[in-house]
Amino acid sequence: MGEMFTDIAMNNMEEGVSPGHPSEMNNGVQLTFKNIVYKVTNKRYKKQHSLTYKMFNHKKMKSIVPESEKELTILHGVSGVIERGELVALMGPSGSGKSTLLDILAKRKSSGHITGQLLVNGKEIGEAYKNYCSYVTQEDILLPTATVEETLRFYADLRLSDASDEYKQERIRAVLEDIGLAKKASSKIGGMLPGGIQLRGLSGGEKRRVSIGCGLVTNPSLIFLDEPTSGLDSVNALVVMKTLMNLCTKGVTVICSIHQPRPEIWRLFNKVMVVVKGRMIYSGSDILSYFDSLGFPTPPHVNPADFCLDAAVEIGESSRYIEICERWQQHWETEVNTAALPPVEDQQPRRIPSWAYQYQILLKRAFRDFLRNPGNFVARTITGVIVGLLFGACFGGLGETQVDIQKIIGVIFFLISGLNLTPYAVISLFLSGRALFNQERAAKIYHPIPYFLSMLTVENIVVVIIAILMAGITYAISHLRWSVGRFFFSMLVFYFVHLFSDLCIILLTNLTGTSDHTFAIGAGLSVVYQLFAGFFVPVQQLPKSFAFLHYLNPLFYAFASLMVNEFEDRPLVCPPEPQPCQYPNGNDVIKAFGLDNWTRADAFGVTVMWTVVFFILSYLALTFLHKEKR
Ligand SMILES: Nc1ncnc2c1ncn2[C@@H]1O[C@H](COP(=O)(O)OP(=O)(O)OP(=O)(O)O)[C@@H](O)[C@H]1O
Repeated sequence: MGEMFTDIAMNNMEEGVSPGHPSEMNNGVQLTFKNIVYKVTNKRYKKQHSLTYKMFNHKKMKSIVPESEKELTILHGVSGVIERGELVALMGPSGSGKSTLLDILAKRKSSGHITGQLLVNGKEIGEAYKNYCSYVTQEDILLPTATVEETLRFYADLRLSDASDEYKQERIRAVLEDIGLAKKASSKIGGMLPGGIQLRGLSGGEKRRVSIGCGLVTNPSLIFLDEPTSGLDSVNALVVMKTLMNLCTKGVTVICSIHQPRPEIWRLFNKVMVVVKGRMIYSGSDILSYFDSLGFPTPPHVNPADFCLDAAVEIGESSRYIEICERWQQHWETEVNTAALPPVEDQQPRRIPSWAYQYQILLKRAFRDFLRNPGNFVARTITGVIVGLLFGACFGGLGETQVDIQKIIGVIFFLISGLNLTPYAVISLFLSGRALFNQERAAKIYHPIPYFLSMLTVENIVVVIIAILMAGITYAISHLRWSVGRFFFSMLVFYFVHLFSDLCIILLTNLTGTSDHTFAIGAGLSVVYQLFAGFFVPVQQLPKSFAFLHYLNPLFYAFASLMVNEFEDRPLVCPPEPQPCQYPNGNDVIKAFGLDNWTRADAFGVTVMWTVVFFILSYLALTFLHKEKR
């Protein structure tokens, strides 16, 4: 394996992959991990001791999960050392604990109980450890509308917030060369846009290299990659691995979990670590001889990686498993003596930029994305204008006669219903945004609050435009109550109706995580909201058993404030006598709908409160639900 390393490095240079800039070269570090134990709560045990279980399954309790299995041990004292500039493959059967170990080495595990030591050049360095490493996930969740350079710039702005603009530019240029994408710096990432449009962009292998590049912006010494070649064809997989190996030649240490690499990729690795059922059974550069010594000789004409994996599975299932693990442990403790490199200088953990700065960077990206994918906004705006015009055409030039009163109430109700339904168009937008957010949040590059606010700032602009266009056009053509103050008040209410409806859909999207469920629940909710808004059945006529429902209905308060705004103290025209006059004054209309206890300000105040409630709930759902699982 070792000799191949140099050959391929030379090949890379000949093929034009940049050897990098000496000024940017990383000194590299040695990583030692000792006796890593990872335990998690056994969910079955926890469930068994829950109150409901105790109540309903009391008799079965003892026989299921014993006290000794209160915790599950995922990693049982794993140790190893990775030298500066090594390309290391972390292998093992599925479920053996590779990803868990990788997460722990990258300090990304926030759940469970971890013990053991992580040493950089033989020294424990606490939180500053994160300055040295970066982690590349298996999926390439990138913003399709951004270019390669903008994607790297986003990471540079957030990760190197203290650095000068020139330094960031220089880093981006170096990274582009490292990942072999200097010529594609201005190409869009591409992929499926929310709503289903396919944007042409980079190939799968190039996207993987951009993901790697995002991790390289900080010039890390250690790079952890979770299955960097999964999902790639063999050519792209080799290009990605050569990119990584090229980094190793500069002293960067690369550790990746990998399943069954083809022989060309296998030969690139300097070291293989094999984990079986949470225990290390081998770590070194001559695994085939070691397995031979254990009684697993390599058959001829076989992919060595396939053979190693098969042998690892066999070892895991054999009665010699514990003996083999102990043999390796003893070998590690007694025979593996690596000299630590000179200790690294003390460093402060990287400074986290302020929320205001994060908001500014996120807002810039959100705006750019909005401008480059305007389809959703255009469709919603055109729909809003057409609906406004149609409303106007149906209810044009309303006056103050008894016949017009019903029409005015109809216009008010159907406008708030229309604005309540418009946000369904943004479900895919929120869902795709959240996938990106989850990925970036796991990398801890920003806090959820600036993200949520930047996302809502852009959405809010759309909300204002649609609400004003749709309601404004209808208001003017239908000729609702003609006074500047009342016009602006009603526009404000319509805006809030659209805003809380938007937030309600964001909440449902974040609660359910799927568009189907959001549609199903949202449609039901909208019907209930509209039914109990006070238009179809005035509040006082609702059956007592569920009359309270209108209090939980934000549309009711919007409807109430608009009705009071429209009719309070408004003289109405009665038909000539002896015909009866149902509503001689607007106050009679308000009373007939059971809204005489409300002032427009009070009802509007509750509408705003509902908006705040939806705002808080949707933020909490975004932050605490459907996180990235690891
Ligand atoms: N928080 C947790 N709670 C319960 N079990 C867990 C937890 N984390 C990991 N495990 C279990 O630990 C084992 C190792 O998981 P891990 O994902 O590290 O395996 P892996 O080797 O990466 O598998 P694969 O190759 O399939 O990705 C699995 O059986 C997994 O279910």
